[in-house]
Amino acid sequence: MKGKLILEDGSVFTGSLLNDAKATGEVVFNTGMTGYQEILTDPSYCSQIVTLTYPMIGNYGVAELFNQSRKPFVNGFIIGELCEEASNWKMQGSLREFLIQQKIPCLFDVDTRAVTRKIRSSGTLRGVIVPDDVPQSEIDKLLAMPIKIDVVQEVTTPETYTMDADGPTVVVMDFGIKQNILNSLHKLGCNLIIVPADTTAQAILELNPAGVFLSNGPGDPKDLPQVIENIKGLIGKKPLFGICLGHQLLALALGADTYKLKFGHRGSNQPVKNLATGRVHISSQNHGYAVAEKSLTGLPLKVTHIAVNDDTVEGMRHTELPIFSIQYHPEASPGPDDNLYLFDEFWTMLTKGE
Ligand SMILES: NC(=O)CC[C@H](N)C(=O)O
Repeated sequence: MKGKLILEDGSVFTGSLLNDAKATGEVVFNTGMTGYQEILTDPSYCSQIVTLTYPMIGNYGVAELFNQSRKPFVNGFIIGELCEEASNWKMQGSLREFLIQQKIPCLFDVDTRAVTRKIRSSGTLRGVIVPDDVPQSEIDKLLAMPIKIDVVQEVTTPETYTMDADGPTVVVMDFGIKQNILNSLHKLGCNLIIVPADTTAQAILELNPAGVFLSNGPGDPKDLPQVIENIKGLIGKKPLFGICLGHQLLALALGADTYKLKFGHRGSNQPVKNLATGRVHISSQNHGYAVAEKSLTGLPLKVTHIAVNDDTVEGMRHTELPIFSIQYHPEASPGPDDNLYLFDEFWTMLTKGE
């Protein structure tokens, strides 16, 4: 079936449609060469339409172990060539089957680099994926639908659960956590208690953890004022480590500000500079918002990492308390392992309290 992507500025990109479903959402691009299944199942993409710049997608199939959460949360998927002959010793199925089973509207045979160039020049745009014969009046209606803001509520765990281990207890505030963050903390030896996003500071402190982890997640951090209040109640009481949305929420709780980037950072080879060592690490990233560097002035916070491409803040640390956070994804999945050292830094805080 023929289908098309229509952006809010009127641009149209045609392709073939898998699944006779319509999708709406913010259209974002990811430049990773691999990692399509991790991207599909990363809750941080909830309610977005993701386009991949790499031209052939699906060539190593799909496998349970690549899933980053219980199900895919993207609203739509746009790719170039959908590879039909996958090969990988770990694979359990094809990407085509996965997209059909999971009912993800997918437009393929698209010039995704043209879509990306458009977004890069105009900034992130809303878009819709529809079958070719849908009338303009319906497209206009879809484009006018309000963007969902309660996305964290949709992806967070409904119930508290645990991943037991012998080491220090860490409460994980789940705003849409990726499985490999949990695995990375668990592998260190952390005894994990994963709690829903709206858990209060008091309920967390009653669990008497050695530290609290603030997870990644979808949407604008400013849409979560109650969560920010809860985080304020943890500051100075426990060591804190935040990743991505967790980093942005921590910044807001400490009095700093966040803003929306023109088109975000999404890919598996984004260079980040560690200002303490001067070393550049290659990182996996997926964010549309960032912490405003100027807003840290006068606060007990210092920038620890910056993006080499645009000098935006990629990490910060409290100058007096055991609190730090990172904008990118040290757990990779997909992406390189350069940044696993950050989990070791959290381990030091948990075990030495500094
Ligand atoms: N991966 C994330 O946690 C993303 C954080 C936030 N939703 C952003 O787009 O900036």
